[in-house]
This record gives sequence, C-alpha cells and structure tokens, in this order.
Amino acid sequence: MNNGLAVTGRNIRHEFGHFLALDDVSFDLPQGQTMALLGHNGAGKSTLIKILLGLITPLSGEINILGRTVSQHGARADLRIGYLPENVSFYDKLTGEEILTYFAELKGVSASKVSKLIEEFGLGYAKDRQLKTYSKGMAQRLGFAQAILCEPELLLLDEPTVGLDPSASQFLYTKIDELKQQGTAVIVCTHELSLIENNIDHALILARGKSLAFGNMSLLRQQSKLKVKITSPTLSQVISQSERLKRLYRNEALYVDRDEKADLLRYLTSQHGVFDLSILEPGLAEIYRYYNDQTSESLSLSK
Ligand SMILES: Nc1ncnc2c1ncn2[C@@H]1O[C@H](COP(=O)(O)OP(=O)(O)OP(=O)(O)O)[C@@H](O)[C@H]1O
Repeated sequence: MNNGLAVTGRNIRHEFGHFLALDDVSFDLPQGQTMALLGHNGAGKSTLIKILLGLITPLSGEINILGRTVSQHGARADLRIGYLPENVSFYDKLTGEEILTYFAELKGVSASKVSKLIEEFGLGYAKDRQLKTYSKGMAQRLGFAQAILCEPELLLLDEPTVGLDPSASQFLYTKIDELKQQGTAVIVCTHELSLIENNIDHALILARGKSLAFGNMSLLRQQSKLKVKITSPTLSQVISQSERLKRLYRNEALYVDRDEKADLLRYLTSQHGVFDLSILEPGLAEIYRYYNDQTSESLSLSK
C-alpha cells in the first residue's frame, strides 16, 4: 500500500568525502503529479536524482518508490523509472532509430512503439542518421523519447528543455501532461522557472544541500506571504477616493496579503464599481527568490 504516493524521501543525507551534499532532505510526491526540483548550481539536485535512480546510495535516510522501500540498487530493477540525464550521451555512431531500438530491447518494448515515438517526436526524417549529426535539440528529443519508452511510473528529468526551441519545449510539457493523466509521477530538475511554473504541482527548493521549502504551489505561496497583485484599467480613477486603496497602491497596481484578497475584491466591486480586474498570484521565480533570500538573511545573521 502506498497511499497514492509515487515517491517518499525521508531525511536523506549524503556526503562526498567530507562534503555534505544533501542534509536531511524530505519530500513526498503523489502519483500523477509533477514536482520541480529547484536550487542553485551545486545545490544537490542531481545528487538527489542519482539517489532515486539507485546510482548513489545515500549515507542515511529512507526512500520509498511506488510502495517499496529501496535500500539497495536491485530493489529498483523491476520498477518502471524513466530518466533523462542533463547531458544526453549515447553512442554517437548509431542512428536515432538504432539507439531507441537498443533501449526498447533492453526494456522489453515493441519495435512499433519505437516507430511511433520517432514520428511523434518529429525525428522521422533523421531516424537513419547517426546521432553525431543531430543538433542539441534533436538529441534532447531522442533522450526524452528514450526516457518514456517504458511508459514509466516515475519519470526523472534533469534540465529537459535545455537546447529546445519554444515549440519543442511546449511539446515536451504537453507530453508530460499526457503521462501525468496516465498516473506517471514526474520530477523535473530545472533553472527555467517561468517555463515550468504552469506545469508543476509541487516544488522542492534546495540550497547547499538543505531543503529550503517543500510543498504544493498554493502552500508555498501561503507560507511565503508574498502579496497578490491586482490591476484594473480603471484603478487609477478610484485610488484617490479611498485611504485603504492608497495604502496598497504602487506601480499602478494594488498589492494585498492573500487573506485580505477576497475582502478587497468585494470592496472594489461593491464600493467602487471596479469589475475589470486582473489578479496575479506570486510566480515561481518570486517564490524561489523569497526562500533563497530568507536563507541568505538567516546565514548572515548567524555569522
Ligand atoms: N562525485 C562527486 N564527488 C564529489 N563531489 C560531488 C560529486 N558529485 C557532486 N558533488 C558535489 O556535490 C554538490 C551537489 O552537486 P549536484 O551535482 O547534486 O548539484 P546540482 O544542484 O545538480 O547542480 P547543477 O545545477 O549545477 O547541475 C556540489 O558541490 C558538487 O560539487
């Protein structure tokens, strides 16, 4: 029984020599949902992905994938986990089709699935060309096709959209959405916050191996206490009529605490006849900055 959770990580700790790369990191990811794994260069993201893949055994902590506690590499062998590494590197004298066929045979996937994915990923015209002739974006698409060949229950993506043009990135996230509908849990490690923000359910923010924040987007917004931005083309005409509005007004917008939002909206519509309103919740980049700034502040205070 796994209570609908695809992955549970508890108090994961890992050192390289005497360097503490992960320090007491915990998170949960339900099936059919996506978690962004965020953090500065060297924060510990790839280390955590490698631990989930069984490539690194953590010093301590507990990991449960799809209802099974995994303490040894072998325990993952029969789990359907797809992985797209940060730098896709296959044997580059093979053609795109040969590479996918090789992985399909390893994973017991049919040849027809290979042909379907090649077409779907727009690589049909290049399937007989050696990988060394592929552009970075083409190799990335091939890598993604390889990662989802086995219809994974857990998909781990390390910087999946690096090198992709905007429509290829959009295609990738559409594909991720389809997989989510089928129950696949997805962990995406990325620095492209604005690109990913509409495609994730949870975020885990790491800094120097520690977890700064973890939760679904609504919880992270709530905890951060970042303000909601409200704009309207007619706002400037009513500001001078209200001390309350004047207090909240700057740069042509109202900035309000989350728990005051509903009341302020009622006030704007009923008292001032402002109906044409846009409400902008704090974005992922803002949330990420907030948690990083908090940590920098507490680190400098403790010096
Ligand atoms: N095999 C290793 N031996 C020693 N130190 C390592 C090893 N792998 C990673 N590290 C160190 O552990 C820390 C975390 O590295 P990791 O690759 O997990 O970071 P990351 O968050 O994925 O960074 P990036 O965004 O740059 O990919 C870094 O300080 C890195 O130098």
